[in-house]
Order: sequence, then structure tokens, then C-alpha cells
Amino acid sequence: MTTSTPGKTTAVEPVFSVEGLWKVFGPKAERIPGDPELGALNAAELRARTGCTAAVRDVSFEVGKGEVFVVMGLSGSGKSTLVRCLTRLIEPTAGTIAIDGEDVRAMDATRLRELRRHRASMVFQHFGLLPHRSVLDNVAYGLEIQGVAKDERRKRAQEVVAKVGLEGMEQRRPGQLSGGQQQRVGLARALAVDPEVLLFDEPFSALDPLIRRDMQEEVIRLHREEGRTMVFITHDLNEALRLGDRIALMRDGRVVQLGTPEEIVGSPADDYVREFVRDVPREQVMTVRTAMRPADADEAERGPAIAPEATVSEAIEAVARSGFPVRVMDDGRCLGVVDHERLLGVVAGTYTKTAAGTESKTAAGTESKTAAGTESKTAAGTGSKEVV
Ligand SMILES: Nc1ncnc2c1ncn2[C@@H]1O[C@H](COP(=O)(O)OP(=O)(O)OP(=O)(O)O)[C@@H](O)[C@H]1O
Repeated sequence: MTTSTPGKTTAVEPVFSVEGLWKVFGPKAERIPGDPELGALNAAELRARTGCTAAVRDVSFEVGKGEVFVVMGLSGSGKSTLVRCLTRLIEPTAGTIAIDGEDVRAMDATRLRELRRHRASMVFQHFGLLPHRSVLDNVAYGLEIQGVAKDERRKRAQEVVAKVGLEGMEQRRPGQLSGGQQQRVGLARALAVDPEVLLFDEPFSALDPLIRRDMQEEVIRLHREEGRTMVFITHDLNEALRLGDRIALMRDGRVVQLGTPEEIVGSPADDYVREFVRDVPREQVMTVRTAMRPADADEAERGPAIAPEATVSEAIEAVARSGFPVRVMDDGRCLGVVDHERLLGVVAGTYTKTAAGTESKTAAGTESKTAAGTESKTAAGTGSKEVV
């Protein structure tokens, strides 16, 4: 049983392609995905009837090259299981997984090892550092496993240590570092093997808020500088919005919505998502590309200009300063304008997007624009967004 997930494909070349993925724990797990009746039961009913837990249920998505793909959801929603299935650290029950078009489920042990060591490195919450080794040797560890010669691996480890801001600490043991520094070592170790994809499993959830923010900045910086593909698990909405090009929001093993932060905040797929994003300041997530209206003839020629990716919050500042509607300009072309009415509509929540792609009026009489009518961010090159 495979249902289509809106927004599951990327505009760029996919690194991972996942289709109809299931992971069921428990006796005779393999009968659940093929049985629509059992597959439709909620978690408690399924456990009562079969003794099984469906941790991942019929999930489909693509991760684009250069994308930061966030898997978000409450504890127990299936995030870790889903991401571990990507490299078969957990064996899927049904569905297909491909990396660069290669069937992951068909890989033999050697190929799988190669996948985990070279192509998709994991960064864990509990660092997994070797306590008796120095920072440098911990970072070089992945290269050692790969059989890289000592001089070469030390040289590469040194470069990565500098990249994550640990210069001068090369000879310390993990126990002599703070939590944030230890996580930098974990990150450096994953980076040292130069993987195509970095998989992060709640890497920062044990860190205190300020250090956590530092590490998020680090990920944003690394992504900007290197454009590396990242899959990032978090249960923290703010972290998801800060880091994600797209977010898959999970509930009870299913992806309930997959979209850009703007789509998730601006057009929640259901009441669950709406409740989840209720307190997010919309003006910091929504862009003027979504909020704009067509320009009248004279409006296209004057007034302050702003890029389509600018947030509504930035546009409010520009409108307040100039007193005029702001022109949304792309390559010298005026795409539309945002005026105070539009901007207030976003802040007040009367201007929302729906799924179908047409403009409609809300109850309050404010026009609202829909998802397909707006351009969603593509994976590559958008970098990460600074929000909330
Ligand atoms: N080995 C296992 N055997 C049985 N059930 C499992 C196993 N691993 C996970 N589960 C169940 O699968 C569901 C999803 O677990 P998972 O760890 O993927 O969730 P999560 O969203 O990553 O949670 P958290 O944020 O707490 O890490 C949960 O109900 C969990 O109890």
C-alpha cells in the first residue's frame, strides 16, 4: 500500500529516493505492510491485534543533492528508525531505498559497509568518541578504518579539526572537552571521511541552549561552504525551521507533511501540524514571494526593492521606513509588491496558503495564496534560513 506524499520529490537530483518504506517491529512483521486492514490500524490497535509496532509506515520522499532534509516529530514518532533504515542499520520491512539510483536493499555486506563508511556518515547524540584517544585520533578514526595511511589521515584530520573550530585541542582526550566541543569532534569525525551525505540523529539535544545554537550555526556554515547533503533528525521545531530546506513532519510512523518551512508554517496539512506550528512567528518564516500581490502600473517603477527570499519581517521594516509598498525584485524584474495590508495579513494569520494552488478569500475577507502558486525553495543553493 503506497500513498503519494505531496512535496516528496525534489527539484534537483536526488541522493536518497525512498518509496513505500515500512519498518514493523514484532512477530510476523512482514504481513503488516501488505495488509490494508492491519496497516490502517492505529498504533494501540495494531499492537493489541498483532503484537507489532509499525515504527515507519508507508513513507516516501527524496533527499536532493545539497539539501538539508529535516525529519521532525515527537518522541516515538519514528524518526530514528526511518533514518537508520536509509543505510540499513535497521532492516526495513518493505519498500525501496536508493542512493544515487543504487538499490540499498540489494546491497551485500561489503557494499553496505562501503556505504556507511564512505558515502553516508552518521553523527549521534552521544558522540560515540573513544575515551582514550586524542581529539586528532578520534577524528582520524574513520580514515583508519578505511585503511588510509597514517600521515595522510593525520593531515586530513588536522584540516577537519580546524574546520570545526577545535584547533589547539588536538591532543586533548574527549573527557577534557565540554559537551559542545565533544559534539564538534563527532562532527569532525563524520566529515573526515568526506561523505556524500551526513546523517544527524538528534546531535544537539543534549547540549545547553547557547552551545546548541553555536552548533546549529556550525552546521549552517558548513552547509553554506560545502553544500553537503544532510539528513537531520530533531524533535525541536525551531531547530527544524532554522536548518531545514525541507522538513518531513512525522506522527505515529507516517509523514504527515513534507515541505519547506514556509509551506509547513504557512499551510499546515492538518490540525495536528497546525497545532505544532501554532506559536511560530509566521513573519520570520514566510517570504515576500508568498505574500506579494501583482503590482499596479506605477507601483512597479518606484518604492523600495527587496529579494523574493526576504522574509515578511524584513519587508515590514522596509515598508515602515519608506511608507510605500515594497517591490519584490528578481533579476531587475518586478514580480509583485507587498503592502501593509498583505504584511499584516501574514502576521495576523488571515493570509494563509492552501494546498491547491489558487488564490482564495479567507473568512476575514483577506486574499490567501496557495502552495502550488508559489515557488517552493529548491534544495540546492538556498543555504539555510535564519528564522526564529
Ligand atoms: N527495536 C525495537 N523493537 C520494538 N519497537 C521499537 C524498536 N525500536 C523502536 N521501536 C518503536 O518504534 C517507534 C518509533 O521509535 P523511534 O526510536 O524511531 O522514534 P523517534 O521518533 O526516533 O523517538 P525519539 O525522539 O524518542 O528518539 C516507537 O514506538 C518505539 O517504541
